[in-house]
Amino acid sequence: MILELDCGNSFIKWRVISRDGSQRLFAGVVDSDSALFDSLAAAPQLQVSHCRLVSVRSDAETEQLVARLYELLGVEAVCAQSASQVGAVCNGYEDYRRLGLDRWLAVLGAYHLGQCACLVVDLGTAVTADFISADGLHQGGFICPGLPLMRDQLSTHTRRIRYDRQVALAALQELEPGRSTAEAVERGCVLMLRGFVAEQLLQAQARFPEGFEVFLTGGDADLVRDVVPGAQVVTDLVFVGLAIACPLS
Ligand SMILES: Nc1ncnc2c1ncn2[C@@H]1O[C@H](COP(=O)(O)OP(=O)(O)OP(=O)(O)O)[C@@H](O)[C@H]1O
Ligand SMILES: CC(C)(CO)[C@@H](O)C(=O)NCCC(=O)O
Ligand SMILES: [K+]
Repeated sequence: MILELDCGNSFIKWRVISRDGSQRLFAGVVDSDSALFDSLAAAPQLQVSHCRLVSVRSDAETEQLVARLYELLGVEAVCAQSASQVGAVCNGYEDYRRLGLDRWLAVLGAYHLGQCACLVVDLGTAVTADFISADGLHQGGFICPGLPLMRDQLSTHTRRIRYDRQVALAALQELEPGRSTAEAVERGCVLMLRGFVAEQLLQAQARFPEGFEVFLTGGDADLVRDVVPGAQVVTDLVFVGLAIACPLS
């Protein structure tokens, strides 16, 4: 079994797949290393022979996680590394090492699946958009705050924006102008995301007049999917790229 981890800024997405990659055996989303170890301990008949991970956390945090995985599973996790090129895909950053590894893997995954020009939008703690041309050249992208950051900033920097988490979830049933603080903020922030995605779509149409695929991923992808009717929502896009960047030796 192969254990795969995508260590984002707020959550760790993990899954266990069969050695040949054909079956997904276990999967989860956790908010801490200790919750990850609890989940792994609770997985019945887990026999991990290989582990690969991508992390956008600090090197120290990532090294600590790798050390604990070795203690628990006896397996040395392989960490995805920055690269200026993988296969036909070229990193478009001035300094390729500065491009977030989750973005790079999502780019590799999207081009692998699409084999054509692509727009990739990842909606997590941060939201990122990346453009890849039909011949695999990553053309750069955009970063903006995601939903969790937008709502936190509003409540941190105002006195009277306060509402309950449960009310927030209910507020997103529709996107009419809000008649309560929760509705106004939650819907306002979702409209920011949707506007961002619509703008990326316009940019992609201008950049790739011959056509392109749109890939949406990240925890909040569902909130924007109908902005791009033809988009593919690929929850595991980063893992698709991870397998390409870290093939088993
Ligand atoms: N099962 C879930 N667990 C946690 N968050 C979820 C889940 N489903 C949807 N979400 C939403 O996903 C968002 C977090 O997205 P995601 O997990 O892709 O990113 P992240 O790991 O926090 O950050 P990063 O951008 O660094 O990857 C939150 O806004 C949350 O509302
Ligand atoms: C933008 C995030 C936080 C998205 O997870 C991550 O990709 C990251 O830390 N990137 C480094 C900065 C950059 O990509 O330019
Ligand atoms: K991510």
